[in-house]
Amino acid sequence: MELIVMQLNLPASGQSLDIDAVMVDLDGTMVNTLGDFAEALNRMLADLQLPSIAPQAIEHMVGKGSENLIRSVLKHVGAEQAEALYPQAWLRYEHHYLTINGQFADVYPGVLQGLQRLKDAGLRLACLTNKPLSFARPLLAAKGLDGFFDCVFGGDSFERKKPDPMPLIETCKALGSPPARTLMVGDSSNDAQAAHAAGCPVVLMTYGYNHGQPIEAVAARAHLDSLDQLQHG
Ligand SMILES: O=C(O)COP(=O)(O)O
Ligand SMILES: [Mg+2]
Repeated sequence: MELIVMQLNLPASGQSLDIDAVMVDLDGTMVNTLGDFAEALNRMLADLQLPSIAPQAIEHMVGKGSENLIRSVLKHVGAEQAEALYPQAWLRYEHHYLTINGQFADVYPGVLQGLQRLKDAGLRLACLTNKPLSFARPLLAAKGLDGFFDCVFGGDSFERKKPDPMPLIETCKALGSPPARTLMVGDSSNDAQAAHAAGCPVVLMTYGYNHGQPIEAVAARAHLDSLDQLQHG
């Protein structure tokens, strides 16, 4: 397989990076899905006759997959016997999420331009999210983002999720690119931790969800306000 090497200029640091491929996170990096999460979770809570939850509270719980999100929400609203309720909660959540998927979500400014620029440079691109694959694929399609990716992997595609390095290592294999030459673009310490452990360089977006913590405190090659700040030189 021919590998295309791109020298990526990182804003602010003045550094550049040689890469062959890019893995891009979904929630909080490409799409602001907080509205979708809030809608699906509140419909689930209504079905279970539990109190509703505010979007601001949900933001801190996003990033470690849907199972973790539902468990955190049940705990937050004070559900009794949350573990026993979980299977039913998951089924209601899945139903509602797939019904509204993308309707309360927006692509962040600069994402389309940024992805196009990476694609035009000849880089292979993967979407790597902790979202279930059955949620991720229709969302990418609904937002016109599916055409950019050579492969798409979700939180249920591998045995373990980010922050474990396994999904990144497997995605690098699928892309045919060694980890050290495969850039991870994410929005949370989850992405950064996985990238560091996998041996991948990482850049972080400043506008996403970082478990309620300031993202600038998380070590990365760069912290970007827009995906189109990634330039090749
Ligand atoms: O569903 C989640 O937890 C969020 O997933 P992502 O940030 O890895 O795209
Ligand atoms: Mg994310």
